[in-house]
Amino acid sequence: MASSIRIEGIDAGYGAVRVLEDVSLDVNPGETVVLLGTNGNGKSTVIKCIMGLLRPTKGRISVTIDGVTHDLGGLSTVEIVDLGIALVPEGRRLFPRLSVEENLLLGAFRPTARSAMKDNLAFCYEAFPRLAERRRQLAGSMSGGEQQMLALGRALMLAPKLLLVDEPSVGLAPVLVARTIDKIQELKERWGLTVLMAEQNFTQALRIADRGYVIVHGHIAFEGRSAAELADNELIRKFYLGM
Ligand SMILES: Nc1ncnc2c1ncn2[C@@H]1O[C@H](COP(=O)(O)OP(=O)(O)OP(=O)(O)O)[C@@H](O)[C@H]1O
Repeated sequence: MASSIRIEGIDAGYGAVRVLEDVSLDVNPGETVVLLGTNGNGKSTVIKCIMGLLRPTKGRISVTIDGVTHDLGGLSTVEIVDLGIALVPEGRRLFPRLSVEENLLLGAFRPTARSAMKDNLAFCYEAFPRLAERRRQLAGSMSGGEQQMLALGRALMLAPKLLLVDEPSVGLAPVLVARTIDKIQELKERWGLTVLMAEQNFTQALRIADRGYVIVHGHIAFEGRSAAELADNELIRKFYLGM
């Protein structure tokens, strides 16, 4: 059974600085939803709120996993991970001095994931043959594109139901951005995931999006019921797609 996320009217910020104001967003079962916005508009802050790394001061976040709804308010990040939610963080956050395989195994840090570690490792190597070839190489010595694949693989080691991906395009050459985005969609289909991806590369993100939201100064400025609706919006075409 597929899983979903519901964010209802959250405010959040850092100390006295309010970043998000009245943000509502849904990710329905099996969808790839993109949260689009340029730097500093609050994409990562939304992701941090879902993961319990930052507490909203108002509103509610809930997830439905395999038909059971959980309110995330008050849950720790580890409890949220245990529900079946994995994050591929911005900047990848790998352990550069550990090998590819060690990074993957560290992904399975929760007891539930540990029991399926062998199967999930085999899945990662099958999905990313390059990681299999380089399993003993130090993560920090891999190319940016390979590191992004490793970060994705590490998240999959948790066998998640919901995958959050924060700006996978950062620091990658355009051809690698396209490859990474395609890979996210391929993994989603093969693993039966629901995906929320924050991105500033509108063109690439809209290629795989079922739907999307544009965040501007911490507000949801546009919501598109399809990728085409977002791509057809005149303001989005002008300001973000350069058309
Ligand atoms: N730890 C923090 N303390 C104070 N302000 C922060 C902190 N993290 C982010 N901010 C501020 O919150 C705002 C939103 O940042 P956020 O990282 O959510 O944006 P973003 O859309 O994900 O962009 P980016 O691509 O730069 O990560 C920015 O003005 C940023 O300076």
